[in-house]
Amino acid sequence: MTSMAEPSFRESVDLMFNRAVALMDLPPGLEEKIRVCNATYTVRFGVRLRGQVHTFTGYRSVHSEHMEPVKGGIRFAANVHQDEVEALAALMTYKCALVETPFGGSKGGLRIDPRQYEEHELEQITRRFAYELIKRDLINPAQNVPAPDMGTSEREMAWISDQYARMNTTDINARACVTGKPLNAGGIAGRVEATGRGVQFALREFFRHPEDMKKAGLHGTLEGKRVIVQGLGNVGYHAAKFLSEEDGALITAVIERDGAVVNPKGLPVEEVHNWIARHGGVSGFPDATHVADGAKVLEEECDILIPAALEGVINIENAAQIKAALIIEAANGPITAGGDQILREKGVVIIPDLYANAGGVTVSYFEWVKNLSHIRFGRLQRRQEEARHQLVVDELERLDRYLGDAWSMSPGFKEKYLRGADELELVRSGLDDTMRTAYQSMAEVWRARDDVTDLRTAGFIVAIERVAQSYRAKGI
Ligand SMILES: NC(=O)c1ccc[n+]([C@@H]2O[C@H](COP(=O)([O-])OP(=O)(O)OC[C@H]3O[C@@H](n4cnc5c(N)ncnc54)[C@H](O)[C@@H]3O)[C@@H](O)[C@H]2O)c1
Repeated sequence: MTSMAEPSFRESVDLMFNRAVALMDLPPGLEEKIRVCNATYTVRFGVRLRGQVHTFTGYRSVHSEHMEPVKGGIRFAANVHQDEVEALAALMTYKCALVETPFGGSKGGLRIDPRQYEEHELEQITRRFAYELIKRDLINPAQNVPAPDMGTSEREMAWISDQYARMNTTDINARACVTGKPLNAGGIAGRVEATGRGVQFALREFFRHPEDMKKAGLHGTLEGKRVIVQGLGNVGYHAAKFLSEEDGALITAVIERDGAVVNPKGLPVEEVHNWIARHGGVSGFPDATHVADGAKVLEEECDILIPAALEGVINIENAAQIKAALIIEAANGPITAGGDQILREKGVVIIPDLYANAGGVTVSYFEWVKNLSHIRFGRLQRRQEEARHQLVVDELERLDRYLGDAWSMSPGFKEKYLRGADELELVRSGLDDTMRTAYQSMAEVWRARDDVTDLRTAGFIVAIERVAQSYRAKGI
């Protein structure tokens, strides 16, 4: 997708990092320590399928262990490679720092096209990959906690969690070895949609600040804003659904693998999503114009562009033709460093990936804390009334100890917990608070400093400063 003249994804992330550190005052040694990826483990393993052994290649990369466990999704895609996994791991470090989840950065990938396999085959492959990573503590509740990413979902997380539990039968915290699990296997309400929900909360927060909107030439509210979404998968679908159903935005185009569907009056997101599930793509969807070359639709008129599929889709080849006023990077790395420069010069405002898609890791943090505390979230008051004995008090004290950080991230959280809110309400308000606070810390730098002209650089500055503080405190 990217031209030969462009840096790789990892080099792009490094260039963005360099832009930020050039405006900071870090000792050069520390700068280098933060930038580099600590380790990448490559594994090749065989699985007997359909009568013959198939060999698969997988990676787990640890970018920074300034805080442990390290955190980051596992991606299943046919073209996954080391450079990509390392770029994604680095982004996880900065993302966690920006939203103040106490994790280092990591990422995993398995080179596989999951659509080519039956469910039972995928289970075998996933369990075998997990076995390799668990053996080396690259999946472990205290050290390295994966989550879903492109091509994986709560189904794969349940297999990984079960695999870990089988290999660590005495680990009472086994369930905290992975997040994004189904609710009935130790998951938390609101995790599936968390990243898309976070994109919605990020946009709502942006639209609360007229001075920031002005920089993009936008005014008013989200109502009636024309939105183009690329990728109607987990992240893109939820973001598009919430923005259209709850904020009145118009989803004027959906770009998928097989082309795009366009309707200036707004597409019914739920129906497009169901159509893709039944037909494997958007082709044939009624009441819409079809465009065979989907990527071209990124260049259509709109107010907000949401790339939510792949990296590098906006690059030096097409950035000049982009007409959106605002781009929110729901995917990781959808804009190359070259594309970023062109867009900045054009005055397009970009809400960067390290902030925009942090909803997933934020709710993953709640899930991890829930698993470690061994306490059900929510509805305490009702049970308090029912139980009325010491156990409840003990539970609250225990939760206070475990949730100290989570509560401090979200001022409304403890108050809601105490009045008996359910788990979903707690998760949602915690996520909302987190997205608002992180936006403000990033936007303050953007507004206050003349030498910081974009939100990405501002976000990197905030994140790198926090990682640096952590290294300084550890005495490195
Ligand atoms: N799942 C999460 O919680 C999460 C969290 C943070 C960031 N992300 C990032 O969001 C992005 C999407 O992840 P996801 O979990 O939604 O993945 P997903 O696999 O659920 O969805 C990806 C979607 O993109 C579509 N797609 C693939 N190739 C395409 C192409 N060439 N053109 C248009 N559409 C294409 C797929 O058909 C699918 O609908 C990735 O960059 C991922 O790293 C995901």
